[in-house]
Amino acid sequence: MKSNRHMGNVSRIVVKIGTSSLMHSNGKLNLQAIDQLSYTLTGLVNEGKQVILVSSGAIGAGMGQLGLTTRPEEIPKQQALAAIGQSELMTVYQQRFATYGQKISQVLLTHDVLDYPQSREYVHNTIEQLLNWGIIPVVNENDTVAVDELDHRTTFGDNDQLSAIVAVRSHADLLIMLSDIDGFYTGNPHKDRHAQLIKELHQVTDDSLKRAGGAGTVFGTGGMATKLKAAANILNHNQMMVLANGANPSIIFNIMNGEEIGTLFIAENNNEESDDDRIIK
Ligand SMILES: Nc1ncnc2c1ncn2[C@@H]1O[C@H](COP(=O)(O)OP(=O)(O)O)[C@@H](O)[C@H]1O
Ligand SMILES: N[C@@H](CCC(=O)OP(=O)(O)O)C(=O)O
Repeated sequence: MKSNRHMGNVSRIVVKIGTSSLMHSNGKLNLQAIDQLSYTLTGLVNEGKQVILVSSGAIGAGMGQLGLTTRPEEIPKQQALAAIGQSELMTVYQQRFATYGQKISQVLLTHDVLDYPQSREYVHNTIEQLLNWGIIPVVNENDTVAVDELDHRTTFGDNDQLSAIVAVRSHADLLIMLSDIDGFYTGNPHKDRHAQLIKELHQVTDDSLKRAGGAGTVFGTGGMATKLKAAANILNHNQMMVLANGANPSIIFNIMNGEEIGTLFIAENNNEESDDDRIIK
């Protein structure tokens, strides 16, 4: 594929992988995808890049462990499944990354932790230290801690937006979002056979939000809508995001080579710093 995107200056990358890319449709973990992801991210660290992985899959892995084929609606059941699946997921990641000599760590977050300045600073310091040590933080939402107190804004179940928040807060150069689809289309390709891939988007408008439908599989949660909200956050901070197919996570190497893959979300004035950026820095 033609190489015409400029990724040469990208040194800090957040990669988000969705459940649908980590699981087979029969409920088993997709070990090949996890292995390829571990190999690829280790390759990037070996090149001197800093990598944060935001991985979904806890509830899906928990469902697989218990042999459930449909996601229960009750929140405590989903939380319990996340508790079961998260440890399985980390065990597999730990094994696969270790094969390539890469150390990883687990960082479980809730939105409110990132909203409060004090706890946000603690998280920031931890992630910075891990990256300085060359260790990949593996981030997921802390699904067992869904608090309903009024002064908490803990929400449950959306890693698309969490990955954008992590990318913004850590001043990442690029967010790569891997899903079960090649990118953002003019309509849901599973329902609209005329849907066309949008290669580049500078702005998330009401029209683009109308084109974004729900999840494609029993495992996916937010569908395209939460990915677009994540992209809007990234664009507001003058950062870049690529939405691509995670069937073969080594596609990340092609993205880093500047190949025209998936949908690139990039502000038209990408080289200029936004006011917001200057305030946060
Ligand atoms: N405009 C669109 N372009 C691409 N995919 C769309 C669109 N609207 C809805 N979708 C659906 O969103 C799905 C991806 O979201 P989701 O199932 O939540 O995946 P993940 O587990 O990777 O987060 C696609 O498989 C597709 O069915
Ligand atoms: N925290 C949840 C994932 C929630 C989520 O956003 O899932 P997905 O749409 O597959 O990225 C889990 O690990 O199962």
